[in-house]
Amino acid sequence: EDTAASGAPAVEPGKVLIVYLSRTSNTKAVAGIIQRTVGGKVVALELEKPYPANYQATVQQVSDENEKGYLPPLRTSVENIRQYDVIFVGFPTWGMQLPPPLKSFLKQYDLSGKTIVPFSTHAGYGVGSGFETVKAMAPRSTVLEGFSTKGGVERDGVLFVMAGNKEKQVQNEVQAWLKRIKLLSSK
Ligand SMILES: Cc1cc2nc3c(=O)[nH]c(=O)nc-3n(C[C@H](O)[C@H](O)[C@H](O)COP(=O)(O)O)c2cc1C
Repeated sequence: EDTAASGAPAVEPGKVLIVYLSRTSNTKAVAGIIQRTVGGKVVALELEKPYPANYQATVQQVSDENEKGYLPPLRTSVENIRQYDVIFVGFPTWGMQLPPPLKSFLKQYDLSGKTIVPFSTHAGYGVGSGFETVKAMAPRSTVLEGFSTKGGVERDGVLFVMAGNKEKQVQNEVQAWLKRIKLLSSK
């Protein structure tokens, strides 16, 4: 059943922030689907020093950063984060973990009292510890059930996949998820 037309946002769009990290635009596409469904401001997380274009070099750098607990400085700054009540945080699964830039974001901003909604894309291995780390790093926030879907497989040269039937499928899954966590009214 196509549910694309049903439901209305159950939260004021002006109070919704959608922050995401994306290298090959799959997570960005999910952020866009969420934005078109509940509204809100979309912000891409960018680094002062971007990761290499080369995939293997990035895998290695991320692995080193995870090992050292290094938090890469963000170029992005979110203006007036206090105005937001609901903060979506989206990311690709990297090394079965939360990517370092998301750790930088969660460390840098005071999100106490806010509702955090994580989402991720992955290459088929799932979210790993990503959602758990969001919870651990935001102990004074309410972290809702996350959403995760298969995105690209950069290792095999499969980059952006959120088009056509896959995009429609993800739209429907996102709708169902947002209803489940009561950010979209079900009718
Ligand atoms: C550095 C790096 C590490 C990755 N590690 C994993 C992983 O551990 N498990 C997995 O399923 N996918 C992994 N992937 C694949 C991405 O999660 C997947 O392609 C995702 O859809 C990319 O999202 P994006 O297009 O928003 O960047 C990795 C990708 C990169 C670049």
